[in-house]
Amino acid sequence: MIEVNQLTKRYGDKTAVRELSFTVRPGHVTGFLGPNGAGKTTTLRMLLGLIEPTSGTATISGHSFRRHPRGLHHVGALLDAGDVHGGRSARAHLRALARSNRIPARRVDEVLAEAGLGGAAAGRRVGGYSLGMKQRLGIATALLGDPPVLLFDEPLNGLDPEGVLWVRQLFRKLAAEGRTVLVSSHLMSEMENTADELIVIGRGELIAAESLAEFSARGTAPTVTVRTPDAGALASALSAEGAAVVPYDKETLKVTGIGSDRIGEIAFEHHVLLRELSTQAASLEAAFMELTADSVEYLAGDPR
Ligand SMILES: Nc1ncnc2c1ncn2[C@@H]1O[C@H](COP(=O)(O)OP(=O)(O)OP(=O)(O)O)[C@@H](O)[C@H]1O
Repeated sequence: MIEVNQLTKRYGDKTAVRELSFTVRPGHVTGFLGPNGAGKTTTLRMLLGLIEPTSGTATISGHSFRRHPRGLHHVGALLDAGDVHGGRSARAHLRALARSNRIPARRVDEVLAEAGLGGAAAGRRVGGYSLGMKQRLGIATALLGDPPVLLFDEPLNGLDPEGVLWVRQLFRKLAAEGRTVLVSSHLMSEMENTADELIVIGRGELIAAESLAEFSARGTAPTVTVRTPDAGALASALSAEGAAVVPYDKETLKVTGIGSDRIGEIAFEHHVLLRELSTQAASLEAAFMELTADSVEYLAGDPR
């Protein structure tokens, strides 16, 4: 269990995290989402005791990391995959960590295999690794102490599609084992098939803490595309039923607030011929962008 309570971090007059409170429960993959600069990394670093909060608390399994350091058995984390000595092999890197954390050496080969870095790859210098391989090594490092709590900062960065699939399955397995798994990302599309719980922040503040299902429900309503040679007549009939109708081109309407079945009935009642009637599901990415629009630090084309 991770508990963040009224957590604040200020750098001079810049507030990176402001009175942030949320709970991350075991048995779930929780996505920690927010646009660039939202304060995700700062929060994770405070959870790990790497930086001191200005005020508030961040605890893992009931205690602050700094006061009760239990190393890799307590919490595993991937913060910056590039932050590894490039001259060492993955195996040597993990062996050194295992030794200093009193972890048996056989665990090194277990996590290397789990991360897809077994065989020859384990003996190669990390400096020659691709970003995706470094991410795999970072994940292997987080798993080394078999911890009940795992934190991953942007773990999908640099992974190929096969790697993304592997990470998703691994996170689900870790959660099914009853662990607490917190995964940060600035992309909803990455979390859509990865997380089942979400914490969304923007400009250091909490925007939403809910399940993915709840988040989907609050999303943009589905849109129905209707194509007909009588677009004007159908638009009036649909508007009279309370639908929101936006003309797309001469023959096409985009309709929200009313389902495709009812649109078909109304068209039938008004003797309007339909050439297309299709529903586009609400996009989570659109809902996320809508929700965080006010907290994006730098918008494309924004002269700020
Ligand atoms: N050491 C620091 N000194 C000053 N400002 C900082 C420092 N660290 C972070 N910040 C600022 O705090 C804010 C939050 O940064 P943080 O890296 O936590 O965001 P993030 O959500 O992880 O974003 P990203 O996805 O871009 O990494 C940003 O505006 C950042 O510039």
